[in-house]
Amino acid sequence: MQIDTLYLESFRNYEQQFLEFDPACNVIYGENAQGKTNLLEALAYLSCGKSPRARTDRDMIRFGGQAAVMTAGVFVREREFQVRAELSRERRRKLLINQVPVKTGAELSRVYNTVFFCPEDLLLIREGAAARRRFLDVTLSQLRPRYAEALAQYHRTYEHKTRILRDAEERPDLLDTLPEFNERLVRYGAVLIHYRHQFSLRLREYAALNHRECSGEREELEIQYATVSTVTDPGADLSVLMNQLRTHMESHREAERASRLCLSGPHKDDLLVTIDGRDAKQYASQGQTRTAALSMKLAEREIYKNVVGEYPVLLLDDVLSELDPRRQEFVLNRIAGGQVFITCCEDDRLRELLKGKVFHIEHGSVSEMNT
Ligand SMILES: Nc1ncnc2c1ncn2[C@@H]1O[C@H](COP(=O)(O)OP(=O)(O)OP(=O)(O)O)[C@@H](O)[C@H]1O
Repeated sequence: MQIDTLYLESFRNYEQQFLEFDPACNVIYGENAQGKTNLLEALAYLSCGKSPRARTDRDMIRFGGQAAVMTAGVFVREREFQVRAELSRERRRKLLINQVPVKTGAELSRVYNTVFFCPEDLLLIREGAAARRRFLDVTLSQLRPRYAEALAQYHRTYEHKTRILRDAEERPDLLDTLPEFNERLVRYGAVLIHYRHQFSLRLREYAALNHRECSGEREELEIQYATVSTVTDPGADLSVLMNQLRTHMESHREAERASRLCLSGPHKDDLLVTIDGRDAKQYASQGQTRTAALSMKLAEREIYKNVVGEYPVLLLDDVLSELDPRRQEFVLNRIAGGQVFITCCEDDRLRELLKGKVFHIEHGSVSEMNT
């Protein structure tokens, strides 16, 4: 899959911009705060209806503007597609595939996928469990539309339940509705666990291979999916998972009411990462955690390839300059085969290292350089 063109209007610091990309490699360079990440953000947004960094869609509309437009021309599965998003300060956003409106961002993922990799991802191992859950959620939402739906329903129900627990002191009658919400959490939670388990098995395999190679065969990375304690086998049938989730929730009923928090469910899941048998979060060096995170992100790309049949578009935001030469080389060797967009700063040697198109960005205006 490849993105051939991008048109931006009133998006972030871009007034109006049309770009034609290389099918293999696109290097985007410029000084800080010129609009490099904004460009990758638009490409990521059009692949799933979600920004990797904006809190709301409105954040992406140009300051002082009322609406923004992003349109990508994409070539995938031997066909051409046009993916478009129209954002407005006043109205609901519009998402369109070949001029036909679609309801959810998940539907955009059926056209093309992206793997976005930024310097913060290098902290994936060091951060709390929320970062690793986000990694699972973002990837699986693009890969499996059913996962995206279950996740949205789970979040909605979780918010409702939290509100009930919080307000129950003043309105005890609200507690009568709790069983219904618990049952919904159990149903959607089982779907999340099912997909997370499947994904983690593949992640474990590919990330271990990457880590072994990147560490010069010296280290063993192991990743294990950790979910609700009553779940004995996350690969079990959905009905079994639902029963086990129900048991856990019931045993936490009093504690949830006392703390007024949802204490039971896959919203507390994590990926346990060890290097040579030791907890990476606690014991790994900075270099080791970076290698592990890198291995996980590149594994994500391989998993897409296996599921979808084509490499997703890889968006590397300033990530290579954060890596030492050995890891840079490892990444550069790994990224062949699919389309890649790489941002870097003015003085980066990457421009010479990589073949393809080179774009220079200054104040939200892009010019193509001759290579
Ligand atoms: N909604 C918006 N409207 C207009 N400009 C915006 C908007 N949101 C962000 N910007 C501007 O975009 C610029 C940041 O762009 P971006 O994050 O793409 O920088 P960058 O080139 O990736 O820089 P760095 O190398 O520092 O990461 C800033 O100047 C910021 O003020």
